[in-house]
Amino acid sequence: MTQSPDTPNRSAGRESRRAAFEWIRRILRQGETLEDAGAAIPRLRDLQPRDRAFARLLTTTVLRRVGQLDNAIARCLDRPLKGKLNAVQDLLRLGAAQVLFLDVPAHAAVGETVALATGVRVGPHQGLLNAVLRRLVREREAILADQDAERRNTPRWLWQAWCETYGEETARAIAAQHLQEPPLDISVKADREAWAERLEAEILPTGTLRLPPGSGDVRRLPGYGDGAWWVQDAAAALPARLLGDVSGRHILDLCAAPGGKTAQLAAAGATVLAVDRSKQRLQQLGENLNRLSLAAATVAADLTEWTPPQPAEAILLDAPCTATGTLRRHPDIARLKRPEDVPSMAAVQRDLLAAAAQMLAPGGTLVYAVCSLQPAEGSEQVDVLLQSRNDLERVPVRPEEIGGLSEAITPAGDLRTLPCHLGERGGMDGFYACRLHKRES
Ligand SMILES: C[S@@+](CC[C@H](N)C(=O)[O-])C[C@H]1O[C@@H](n2cnc3c(N)ncnc32)[C@H](O)[C@@H]1O
Repeated sequence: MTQSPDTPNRSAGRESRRAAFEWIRRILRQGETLEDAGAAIPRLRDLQPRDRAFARLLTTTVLRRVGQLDNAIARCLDRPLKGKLNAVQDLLRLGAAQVLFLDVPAHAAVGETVALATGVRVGPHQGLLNAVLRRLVREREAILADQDAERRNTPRWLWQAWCETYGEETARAIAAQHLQEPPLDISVKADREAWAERLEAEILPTGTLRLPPGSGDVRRLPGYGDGAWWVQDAAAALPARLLGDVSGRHILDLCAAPGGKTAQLAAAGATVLAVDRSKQRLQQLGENLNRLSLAAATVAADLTEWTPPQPAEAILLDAPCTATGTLRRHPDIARLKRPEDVPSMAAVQRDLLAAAAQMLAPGGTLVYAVCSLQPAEGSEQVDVLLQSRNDLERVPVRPEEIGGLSEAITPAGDLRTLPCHLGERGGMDGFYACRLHKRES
């Protein structure tokens, strides 16, 4: 299963690989996120869009496949590389990703990776790089046939947690989606069919417009500059829908930035008060809404210390989380998150959910959402809340509210999308959402 990059010419290709090498190291060795690390690499900005896309594909392929890459490299070494040779290991990962998973000619994958060694001060190891990569070219088919790709590329703690929660077959289907570049998903303000035709997009049963992976720079697509649509994963578009018809209603959008769901609510005719503690992210929300010619009032505040002007009739709380449901789009997360992040996020979510429940008016609806696959951040939060308050009750999600996606509704009636849902059409992010109603008295 190789991917065909739009391969740049030789000198641009070398610059793309150099940028990818730096990108990989910032993420895997310094713990930076894919987006932050990318923004901090000046040579990446200087590349042409096609070459930048190649650098990104190299980087995300290493992140998606690092378990298989390390195993394949280890098979070609007599003994493991010493810790201080981690730059050699990362160069090998970069070269092996091209040999094993990208449709790059073998001579370019090997030659260009070896050539990079001098520039990154591991010149004396060129012989080793050359020997390992050439052996990978020769033994590619046999090595790949002998690897359990889904399991090898999934951190052990996540694999175990998903097997426990969803069963091994589903854990494997989830992990399989993480190996693919994801499609581009779009939410439109209006005229869905017309935009689908113009963008040559498929319309998913949930209403999202879907373009194939590698659709290029979104800012160059028709309608972006005119603010006709915004990028939003199909699953991310579902929680706000659980508030029903919001036209003319006042909605409290908690943890709102950068505003994907605020845009959805405003486009559906709601009057939105968007609250987030990050001023910088709220500024981004403002810019996003401006482009879309949509409006929302904003408040920069920590929810645990803030009270709304009056109790709210409808609340969406899209809480911060480990984001383990978004590994298709953010493969760095698999490499950066640790098991201990789950309980620490769960503690934050518990306080935010308790605060949101307090803001709700009698008769009102609260939707709690996270893009995590871990139950401790999803259904277990709701269980804790319902144990401590008897004025709240679940209102089960109905399949017709989410485009007939009945496999994404739990026995308790919550929304639980998995990356393998709509798998044959490119999958979707893993979102959890629960709808709660506050009794009148
Ligand atoms: C998952 S993101 C929200 C995404 C957003 N709803 C959207 O659809 O684009 C979580 C947000 O929660 C905010 N946040 C985290 N802790 C918070 C707190 N104590 N009070 C308010 N906002 C908080 C973060 O700044 C972040 O923007």
